[in-house]
Amino acid sequence: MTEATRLTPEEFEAALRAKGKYYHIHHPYHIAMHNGEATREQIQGWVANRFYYQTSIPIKDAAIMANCPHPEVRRQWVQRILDHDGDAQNEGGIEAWLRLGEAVGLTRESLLSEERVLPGVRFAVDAYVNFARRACWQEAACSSLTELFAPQIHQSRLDSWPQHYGWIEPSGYDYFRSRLGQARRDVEHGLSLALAWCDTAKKQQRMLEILQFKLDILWSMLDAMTLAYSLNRAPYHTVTDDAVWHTKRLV
Ligand SMILES: O=C(O)c1cc(C(=O)O)c2c(n1)C(=O)C(=O)c1cc(C(=O)O)[nH]c1-2
Repeated sequence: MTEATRLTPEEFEAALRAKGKYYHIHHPYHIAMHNGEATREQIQGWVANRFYYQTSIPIKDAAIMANCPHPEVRRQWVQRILDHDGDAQNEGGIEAWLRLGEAVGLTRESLLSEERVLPGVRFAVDAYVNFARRACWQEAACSSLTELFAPQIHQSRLDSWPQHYGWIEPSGYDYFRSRLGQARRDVEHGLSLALAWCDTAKKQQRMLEILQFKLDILWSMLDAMTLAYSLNRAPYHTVTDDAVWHTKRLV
C-alpha cells in the first residue's frame, strides 16, 4: 500500500470543504423542516433537543481552552464562549435560543429542564464535548469546522421558515441571524489553525476523519429525533408512552 501524499494547503482546504456533502442540511428531518413539512411537534422537538447542543458548545470551547497553552489562541477562542454565554453588552446565543423556544411555543423552563432531550442526542453531543476534553487542542479546535457549512443552513432557515410556519414568532429567528457573521469569523480562525497544524499527510487524513466524526454527531442527533418525532419510536416506546429516560447532564 502506498502512503497517502500530503495535499497542498489549497487541496486540503478543498477536501475539508468537500465534506459539506455530508452536512445535516441533507438529513431528511432537516429537509422536511426546510420544505414546510414538519409538524409543530417536530419543530418543538428539534428546538428542545438542539438546546442541549447550544448549552454544550461553551463547555466544549472551555475544554479546548483548558488544553491550549497559547494566550494568543485563547484570547481569540474565548469569544466563542461569550457568543453563547453573553456578556455585559450582548445577551448571547443561549438566551437567544431560549427565545426561539418561546417563539415555537415552549417555555424556558421546559428547555432548561432538558426533559425533552433524547438519549441519542445527549450521547452524540456528549461525544463532542468529551472529544474536546481528550484530544489535543488543535484537533479539538478544528473539529468545529462543520461551521464551514453553517451559514448556509442558518440562512436557509431564515429564508424558508417564516414562509411555512406562520405560527412561529418572528423574534425567534434572531439566533440564526446572529450566527451568520459569528460562524464565518469562527471558520476563518478554525481554517487557519487547521492549515497550519496539518502539515503532514497523516495529520491531514486524521483531520478529515475528525471532521467526519463531527458530521456523524450532527447526523446522529437528527436520526434520534426522526425515531422519536417522525416514526413514533421514542426510547422505550414498546413499554411506555412516558419519557422515562434520564434528563440530567451526568458527564
Ligand atoms: O444550526 C446548525 O445547523 C448549526 C450547526 C453547527 C455545526 O455545524 O456544528 C453549529 C451551529 N449551528 C451553531 O449555531 C453554533 O453555534 C455552533 C458552534 C459549533 C462548534 O462546533 O463549535 N458548531 C455550531
